[in-house]
Amino acid sequence: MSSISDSAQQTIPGYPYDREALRSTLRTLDQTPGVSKPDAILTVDNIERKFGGMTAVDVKHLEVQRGAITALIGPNGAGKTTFFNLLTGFDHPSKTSGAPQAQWSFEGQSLGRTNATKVARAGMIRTFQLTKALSRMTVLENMLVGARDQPGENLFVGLIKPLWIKRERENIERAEELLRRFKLDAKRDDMAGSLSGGQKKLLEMARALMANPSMIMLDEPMAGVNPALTQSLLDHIQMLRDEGTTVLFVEHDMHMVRHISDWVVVMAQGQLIAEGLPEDVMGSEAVVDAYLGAHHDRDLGDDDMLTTGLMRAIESEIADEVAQDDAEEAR
Ligand SMILES: Nc1ncnc2c1ncn2[C@@H]1O[C@H](COP(=O)(O)OP(=O)(O)OP(=O)(O)O)[C@@H](O)[C@H]1O
Repeated sequence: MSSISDSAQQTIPGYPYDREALRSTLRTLDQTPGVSKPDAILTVDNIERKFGGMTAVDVKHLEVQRGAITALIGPNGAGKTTFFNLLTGFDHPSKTSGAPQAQWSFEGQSLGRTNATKVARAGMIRTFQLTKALSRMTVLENMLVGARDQPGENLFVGLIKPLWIKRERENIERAEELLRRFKLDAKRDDMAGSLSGGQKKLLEMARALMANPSMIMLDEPMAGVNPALTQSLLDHIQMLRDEGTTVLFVEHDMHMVRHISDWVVVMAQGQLIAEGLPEDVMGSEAVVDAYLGAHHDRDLGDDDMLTTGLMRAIESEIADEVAQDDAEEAR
């Protein structure tokens, strides 16, 4: 692991709201997997998850910079979702005898072995690859499920009616404000099941914000979103960062990754193989190789989402295969 330069540790003017200041700080870091960050909100050590004999995740060290948008990319089956599940308490690391103990901390609070509810209470909220909007509840009811302070959760508040009513009113006001922001206010009383795929993604993001998270983790926010809503989602994610929320997201849409991320972390076969600035990491040979090694499993239907460099590499490999097939047929 490399150390950070002195300049990176100095106070950053306007931070975390000034993207350029944040980026110029990130530019001073060594672009090696596991590099220390000037102000890490999340620090992960020795997380390993095996399924039978297969190691799905084996991350030795990772730090996520506070206030930045960090993209976690990697080919299909790289372990990204499993890693999200582990960090957020929806899954637990495997115990391997003799291996160093898995630990991770968020805002300095240790989260190892913590359940999903406690992780969410600590301020780290996630969304899912397949949206988990509760379809037989209204849009507003979905939002209220996301509130961190449900009146019924606190015995004291739950017992005293005026407090209970006040808390509920505050939650509804916040939900309505977020629905307006995500342009879902007209759908407030509709069943969530009637929303389009993109609207459900927006609802899930809005619901995650009900808990006022310090970090939001988005699992493939662009999957299934039609182009009309793409820009809106991108704007929302950038707005969150500009307001000081740390964003960590998994995405296959490389245009999105390049467009909005401040930092990119690459996983392949469970391990971190690269991290750095988007423009540097996404053209790197190691990353292109990782995708090429796995692209046969990819749904090539979303090829237009890949970076040009990656596209060219994949196209050339496919062209080689076609040429070989043609040559064999001709023999
Ligand atoms: N519950 C499970 N049981 C067995 N194997 C699993 C389980 N969950 C994940 N895996 C395996 O672990 C590996 C990592 O899967 P994971 O879904 O985390 O990858 P990913 O990078 O998120 O992939 P994608 O981009 O396709 O969503 C894969 O080989 C997958 O088949």
